[in-house]
Amino acid sequence: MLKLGVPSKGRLMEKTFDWFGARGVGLRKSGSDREYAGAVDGFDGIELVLLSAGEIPRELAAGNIHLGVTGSDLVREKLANWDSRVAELAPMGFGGADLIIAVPQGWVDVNTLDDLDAAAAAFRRKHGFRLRIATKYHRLVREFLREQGVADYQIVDSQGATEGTVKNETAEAIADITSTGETLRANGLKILDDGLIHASQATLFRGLRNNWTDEQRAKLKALQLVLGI
Ligand SMILES: Nc1ncnc2c1ncn2[C@@H]1O[C@H](COP(=O)(O)OP(=O)(O)OP(=O)(O)O)[C@@H](O)[C@H]1O
Ligand SMILES: O=P(O)(O)OC[C@H]1O[C@H](OP(=O)(O)OP(=O)(O)O)[C@H](O)[C@@H]1O
Repeated sequence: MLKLGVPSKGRLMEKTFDWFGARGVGLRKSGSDREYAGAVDGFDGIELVLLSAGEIPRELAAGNIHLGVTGSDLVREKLANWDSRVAELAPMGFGGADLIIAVPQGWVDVNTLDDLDAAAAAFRRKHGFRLRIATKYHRLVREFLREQGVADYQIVDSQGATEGTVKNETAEAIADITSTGETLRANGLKILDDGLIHASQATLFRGLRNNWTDEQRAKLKALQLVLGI
């Protein structure tokens, strides 16, 4: 059996079912609405596993599932050296969202990462501590800011309602996912001109752990043929 991990709820789950269904592979929840059991119609040898989108990267890397659908942002955030542990088989064209850095609209002189760097140095001199960036994307934000030469900041963890941290004065800037931009606007924040960290979308991945049988490798080839990827 090839184990396929799919997000267990919401839009990502439904659109994943639609994407496979449009290619002749039927995925569905098999139990009651609240039960996380799945079934596959129209293709033998695949087992559907319903999981939290955030856990799918780790399960792929561990070899507990062979294939998985999740956001490209989550794979990069959850796995160090992600591309040595999983491989992208197909971008799926939904679940699009941008991971960005945003600052208060009132910071009229701060529009770029260079401006942020200067503001961060000034902030530290004035307040005696580093400018705080609230995010749940610790790895991606650290890597991005290191590459861009911004150093004088600290990350504060925020697992939800991240845009509210600035008004609540627990952070000066944020890094989060945005799609329509409504939440940023409603919280008086603006995206830095060069503040796009990653443009994410739902993606089908395979794990690269070397624990596959010949039969499983052949099964993946057959599936790729059916899906046209
Ligand atoms: N508007 C949006 N807001 C949040 N995430 C979005 C949005 N649009 C697309 N996504 C993507 O959806 C994925 C997150 O999905 P979800 O919140 O179900 O994951 P999760 O954190 O594992 O959830 P849970 O732990 O509650 O099961 C990410 O890849 C993210 O980029
Ligand atoms: O650009 P927009 O269309 O306004 O969407 C972006 C918002 O949606 C997400 O939050 P979600 O409601 O999924 O909950 P979360 O805060 O737990 O991530 C994300 O974290 C942003 O807050």
